[in-house]
Amino acid sequence: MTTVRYCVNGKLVNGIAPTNRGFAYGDGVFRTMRLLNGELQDWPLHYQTLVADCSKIQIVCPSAELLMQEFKYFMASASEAEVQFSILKIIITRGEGARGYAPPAVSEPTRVLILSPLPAYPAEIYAQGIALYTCQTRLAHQPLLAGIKHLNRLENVLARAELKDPRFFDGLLRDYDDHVIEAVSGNLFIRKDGLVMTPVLESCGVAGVMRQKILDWYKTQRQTVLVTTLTMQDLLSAEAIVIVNSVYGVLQVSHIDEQAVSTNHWAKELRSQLHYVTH
Ligand SMILES: C=C(O[C@@H]1C=C(C(=O)O)C=C[C@H]1N)C(=O)O
Repeated sequence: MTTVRYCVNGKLVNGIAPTNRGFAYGDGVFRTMRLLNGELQDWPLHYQTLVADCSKIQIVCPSAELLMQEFKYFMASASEAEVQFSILKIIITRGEGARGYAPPAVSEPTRVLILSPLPAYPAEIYAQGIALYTCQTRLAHQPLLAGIKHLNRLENVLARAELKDPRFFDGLLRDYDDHVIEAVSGNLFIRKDGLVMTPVLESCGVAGVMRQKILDWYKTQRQTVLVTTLTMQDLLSAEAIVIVNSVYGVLQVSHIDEQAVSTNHWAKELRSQLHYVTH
């Protein structure tokens, strides 16, 4: 059984300083990706989003070369099983600082690499789809942080804590205007009236790499994806709904709460078109 292991600033250490701003204030960003047969899946796109997210909160993202150098060092002590099938989470914080919100004029970003076992998803989630629970926790509007995978994920934590019934794979997140935004763990697409749509993430939500891959793929097919506001009624009247992230790929939604929703083979088609290999 592989355990969770981590590397901080290129060293196999047992933790980070309590004065680290990522710990103290959530002052940082992260991305989570699969490691399959020693290859980080979609690394260039994950790095591109790390750079973009860092830039939006005025952190200078470490170079890809440094992160890959530290990743290779980290993996040198990995087991064969870890190299074959793992989840790598990369956290970039603003670094260490004195007490108080003021960002230090100069700071060295902290680079944290965390290796975890791949989740053992049941085959049924790919064969039969998944059920979503409509969370009571709502996403607040903050355009300055919308789309960024920053470390202030308490809304996701509180929403995920609502999922007590094992029938539900994940939760559905709305904002206070009753717009459907995303799943707790990923983004959402629907097909409705022959159109592909995904929630606009200008006020809240996280813009995931798998979401970007799907947007990019449809662009190569010269098919427009409507990035728009979606309501629960849009979902309940959709021809199909999928949730997507870099770990489980693309999953068809079969139920929202107790209600069965229209399903087809869209998720399977997208996994094939994106060459997503279930693990
Ligand atoms: C919360 C993390 O990552 C997010 C959650 C999942 C998941 O629950 O499957 C996968 C990728 C991210 N959207 C994390 O701590 O890695």
